[in-house]
Amino acid sequence: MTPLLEARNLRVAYAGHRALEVPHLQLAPGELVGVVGANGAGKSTLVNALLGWSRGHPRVDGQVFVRGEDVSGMATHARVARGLSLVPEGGAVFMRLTVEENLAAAGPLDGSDRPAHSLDEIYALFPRLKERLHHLASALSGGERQMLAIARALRLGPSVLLLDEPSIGLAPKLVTEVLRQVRSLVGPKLSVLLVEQNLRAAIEVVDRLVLLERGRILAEGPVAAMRDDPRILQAYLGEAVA
Ligand SMILES: Nc1ncnc2c1ncn2[C@@H]1O[C@H](COP(=O)(O)OP(=O)(O)OP(=O)(O)O)[C@@H](O)[C@H]1O
Repeated sequence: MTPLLEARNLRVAYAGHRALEVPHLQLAPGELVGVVGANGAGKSTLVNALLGWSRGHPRVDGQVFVRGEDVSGMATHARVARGLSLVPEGGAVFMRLTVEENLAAAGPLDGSDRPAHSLDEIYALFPRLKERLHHLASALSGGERQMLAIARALRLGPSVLLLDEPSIGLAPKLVTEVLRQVRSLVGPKLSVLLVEQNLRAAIEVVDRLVLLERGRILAEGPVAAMRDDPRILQAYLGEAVA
């Protein structure tokens, strides 16, 4: 089966400093893959490179394919039109707009043939957003704001959702809730690459784990096999395992 998303020999360097070197990574239809690793491991660099987007001006080499099509030379908007959608770290919502306005401002790009989630589907997925339609995004809780950011990304009609640390800054109960909701989104039409520093929470929802350390894949595999992998615990000692 053709992977939905595939990276080959993906390398990213900031000012000559290698931040990422991934020989191969792929995401199958209906899969939820967790990318875990400590601060600075290269998780954001990875998802940003997949989307062709960056903070700063890194040098990016290698190839990215979406459903078998080489998108490496394409701009971010062209990759979005082909089915990639990113919720960056910290979410991406307009704080001074209401929930309703935030959702209305998000939709498929011109020229995209991707069917977006309808507003009714969004409200069914996130009933809390429906209850808060007329609230400003700035007045939402951290968890609700993250749901709004995810909902906005779904309005672009993605087949692959890239989520960069959706649990950051959330209370433990909300982390579980948001990640469960992420799990419930995954199906034949939507795969998710979930960047997560919270290893414990990620293990509960993902199918497969990729452990990054200093820009390289240290270990990867089905979550059942990775759960007790000593390399995982070692990489996290003193960090997110607590
Ligand atoms: N815009 C940039 N300019 C220069 N170096 C950068 C830039 N962005 C990231 N880096 C460096 O690249 C490496 C990987 O950073 P990245 O943000 O991808 O890690 P991360 O795993 O997402 O970390 P965190 O969990 O803290 O967000 C780090 O050494 C970081 O300092």
